[in-house]
Formats: sequence, structure tokens, C-alpha cells
Amino acid sequence: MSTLTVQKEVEQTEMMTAPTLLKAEDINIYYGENHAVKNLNLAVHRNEILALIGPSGCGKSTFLRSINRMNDLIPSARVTGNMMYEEVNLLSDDVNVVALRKEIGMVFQKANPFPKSIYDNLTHGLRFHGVPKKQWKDIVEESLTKAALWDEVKDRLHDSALELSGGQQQRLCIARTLALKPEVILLDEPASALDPIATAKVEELMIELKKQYTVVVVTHNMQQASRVSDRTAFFYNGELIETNPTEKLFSNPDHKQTEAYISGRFG
Ligand SMILES: Nc1ncnc2c1ncn2[C@@H]1O[C@H](COP(=O)(O)OP(=O)(O)OP(=O)(O)O)[C@@H](O)[C@H]1O
Repeated sequence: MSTLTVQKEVEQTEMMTAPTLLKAEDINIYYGENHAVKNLNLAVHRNEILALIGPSGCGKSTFLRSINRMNDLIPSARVTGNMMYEEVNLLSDDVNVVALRKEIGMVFQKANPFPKSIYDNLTHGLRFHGVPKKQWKDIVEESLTKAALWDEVKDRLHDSALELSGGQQQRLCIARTLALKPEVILLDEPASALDPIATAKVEELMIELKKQYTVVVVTHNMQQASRVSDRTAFFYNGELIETNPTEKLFSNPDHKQTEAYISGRFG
């Protein structure tokens, strides 16, 4: 954690026992006058898959991006509140944002491999973060294996990543994130551009990743949320309406709005 902040010290024992890894406290996010996320309080538990669902424009991606400060890149965006990651408020000025995005990695809706070889896609971040070159080969194999892509690409590591299929490219992007050894992986509709077979692979991968990482995934696909996630948070109109174990949220939600959404009555 010392890489994330120059001020705060983390109590290791608490870290190991606390089920809550990340806690959004009174998060408000604005784009200029548009109040996109309103008074949001949400805990993310260690080693869970938390799905964020809700109608288009309800603030899911905006919230997801605030976790690793991707909204900093949007000039009109303003975030208030605390994003507590163990003992550190990720929104504070003294957080090292580069280290933060290594620890809390993100994969986007549209696979975005660099126009380089498969190998170079993975080593790009390692070079940037100063990982010694002699470790690269092992990290490349390990990350591609974890992303369930190794067998498909091991004989073509020096081919262009752009020659991979869409589903393979998305798993490459996940591998690229894993290469940096994150704690948390943020996935923004990672399978929405994929066919059912590639989607199933990404879903299997998510469940596999949970053993080692904490995953927060935005999805429009309610079947996907119910297949992969442990808990689901339902957003509506910038507000978090409810968070519950996935099975409960889809069978017996606490709120009428959730019920209406999951039964297809709006959104
Ligand atoms: N880069 C941006 N600049 C300005 N406004 C934005 C930006 N991104 C999102 N918004 C606005 O913030 C609100 C929430 O959008 P967001 O993309 O977070 O919703 P979402 O629930 O993820 O939607 P979708 O499911 O369609 O991706 C919307 O009103 C949207 O227009």
C-alpha cells in the first residue's frame, strides 16, 4: 500500500481479516451540472464478484471508473466522498494514481489491445512499471494462462494482437491487467461485444479469477449477472437502489424498482 500513498499506514492484520476491501462512502459524481451518481454508499467484499446492473445512463460505468480514478481523465467530471480501500481514501490528492491503476485494474467494453504483438501487449505495462526484464517471460505465460488464453496463443506470441478474434482480444486485455498483479479487477461490460461462446469463456474466467482477485463488473446482461456474481447492486437514475446476494436480488428483491427492472417492466 505504501506505493499508493505517502501518508497512510495500513494495519496488515485488519487487512487480512476484514471482508470489506473497498467502501464507497457518500460518493457523488458530476459531469458539469449533470449529477450522475448520487450519495452512493457501497461495500465491495474481498474475493467476491459484485455485479452492477441498471438501465442505460444510470451511472454504473461512472461509478466503476471512479474506483480507480479513471474519471480524472474526463475534464468535466467531479467526484466527492470517500473511496476507502482498506485504510486509504483513493480520492485523496496524495494517492499515486499510476500505482492505484496497477492495483485496481480495468478492462473496458471494447477490447483495446495495443497494435503490437501479443507478447508486447503484456510486457508494455511491465516495462512501464519497471519490472525486471528477466521476469517478463514467466509473467507473460502466467497471465495468459490465468486468462485462459495461453493454449490458443503460445505458438504465436509474436504475432499482432490485432489478428486475434474479439473474444481472444478481450481475454488478452484481461491478461494484460493480470500481468500487473492487481488486487481488484474492474470490468465494464467485458462481454457485451462478444458472441455466446466467447461470452461463456469470459464468464468462466471471471469465476476463476474470483479465487484470487476481487471483481466488480458492470453488465447489461442480467443472466450474466446471475450466472457469475455473488452480489448484485441495482442502480437507477444515479442512485444505488439495493445491493443483495445475487440470488435474492433476482428472486425476491427488496425494492419495487428492482423488481420492475428485473422483470423487464422498464429499462
Ligand atoms: N464522459 C462523459 N462526459 C459527460 N457525461 C457523461 C460521460 N459519461 C457518462 N456521462 C453521463 O453520466 C450519466 C451516467 O452515465 P453512465 O455511462 O455512467 O451510465 P451507465 O449506467 O454505465 O450506462 P450504460 O449502461 O448505457 O453504459 C449519463 O447521464 C451520461 O450521459
